[in-house]
Amino acid sequence: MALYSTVSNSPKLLRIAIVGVGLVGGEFINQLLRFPAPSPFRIVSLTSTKTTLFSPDGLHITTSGWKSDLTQSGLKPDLTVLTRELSSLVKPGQDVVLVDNTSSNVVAALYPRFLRAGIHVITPNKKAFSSELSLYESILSASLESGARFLSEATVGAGLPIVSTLKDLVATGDKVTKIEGVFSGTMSYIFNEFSTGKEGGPSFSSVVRIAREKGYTEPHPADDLNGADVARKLTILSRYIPSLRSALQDGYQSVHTKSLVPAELEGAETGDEFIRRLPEFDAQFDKLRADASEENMVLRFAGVIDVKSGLIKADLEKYPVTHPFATALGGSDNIVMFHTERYGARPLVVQGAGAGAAVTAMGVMSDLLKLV
Ligand SMILES: NC(=O)C1=CN([C@@H]2O[C@H](COP(=O)(O)OP(=O)(O)OC[C@H]3O[C@@H](n4cnc5c(N)ncnc54)[C@H](OP(=O)(O)O)[C@@H]3O)[C@@H](O)[C@H]2O)C=CC1
Ligand SMILES: N[C@@H](CC=O)C(=O)O
Ligand code: NA
Repeated sequence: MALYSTVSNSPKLLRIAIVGVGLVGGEFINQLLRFPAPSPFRIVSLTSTKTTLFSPDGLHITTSGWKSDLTQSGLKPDLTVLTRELSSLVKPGQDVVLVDNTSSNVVAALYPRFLRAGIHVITPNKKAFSSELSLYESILSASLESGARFLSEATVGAGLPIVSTLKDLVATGDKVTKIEGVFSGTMSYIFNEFSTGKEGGPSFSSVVRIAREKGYTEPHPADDLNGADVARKLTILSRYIPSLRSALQDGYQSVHTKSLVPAELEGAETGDEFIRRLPEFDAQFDKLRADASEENMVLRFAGVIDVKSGLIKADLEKYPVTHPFATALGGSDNIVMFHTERYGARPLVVQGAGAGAAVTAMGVMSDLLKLV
């Protein structure tokens, strides 16, 4: 309540254009529409791949009606037109924010243009900061040039304060020596359910299907199972560490990454096809599980950034059944351990749900609140 009243007293008005209205975007819109009055937020635009809505003074939408309003709109999406329209709304005391809830490279490539026009960008989309260094650098310089902010807490660990924690450690002069953890909600859920250290258990394909149904996976679940999602998160984090900032010129593709996608499924075009065919490969995952449990170990997909050696890797590892990755994690939990000079032998640890619409939208919302 105290937080809301602080916000309510703010005279600042924020106009918000939302691109991407799927699982995360839809939940974000609903959280925004439920924000207590008087709200400083005006949703001026909604955009999907098919249609768009725009009104400079704010759309008159409701939680139960926005979806059909958008579907029935006769306006086709055009991000160039949107940039122009939004630029004209940037005025002193009246900020404009583009919230990108897609996983699109095309939208991510437009961030420098939005930022240069003075439009803040908030996103859970990992593409921009985990791709080639040139895009990352042009986002930073566009933001510096105009003063518009780029905020992306939800790109790592959804709503968990992982990006902000790392930024604070670095900005206050601590030296990060290593970051390690379980960075994927999907991989966490899959292996928490699949590999418990006991013999047998559910099939690999069935737990992957459930992870998708729970909204943890990327739009295409292969982007989780091939390790790319974790590699992207490690790239994003490493770019906040001064000595590693320029290490990954080509982005996440330079991270040593173990893929769990069977070679035969690499060409699966849709998530549905991927899920349908995955049971054909259950036996090979059963064998990995059996080998681990024979040694009293569990399987966990972990990531590490070793600052000193420069090693950045995402891999399927075996851990003793007594290890925190085996005992402390449940559901889609992420756990991230920051080893730093100040924290010494006992790392700073952040843990909790790292995927799912509600917690991801909350991460986006928390970035929005940083602007008011
Ligand atoms: N799910 C989770 O737990 C987490 C997700 N994220 C990130 O959140 C983002 C959204 O994920 P999620 O909601 O699950 O994805 P969805 O597939 O459910 O939604 C994506 C939305 O983006 C729209 N879209 C895609 N490309 C474009 C484009 N070029 N122009 C306009 N709209 C576009 C789609 O339009 P249409 O409706 O027409 O298909 C859809 O509305 C992703 O970047 C993901 O990595 C981050 C942390 C956690
Ligand atoms: N697919 C991702 C979603 C959050 O980034 C995950 O499983 O962690
Ligand atoms: Na986060």
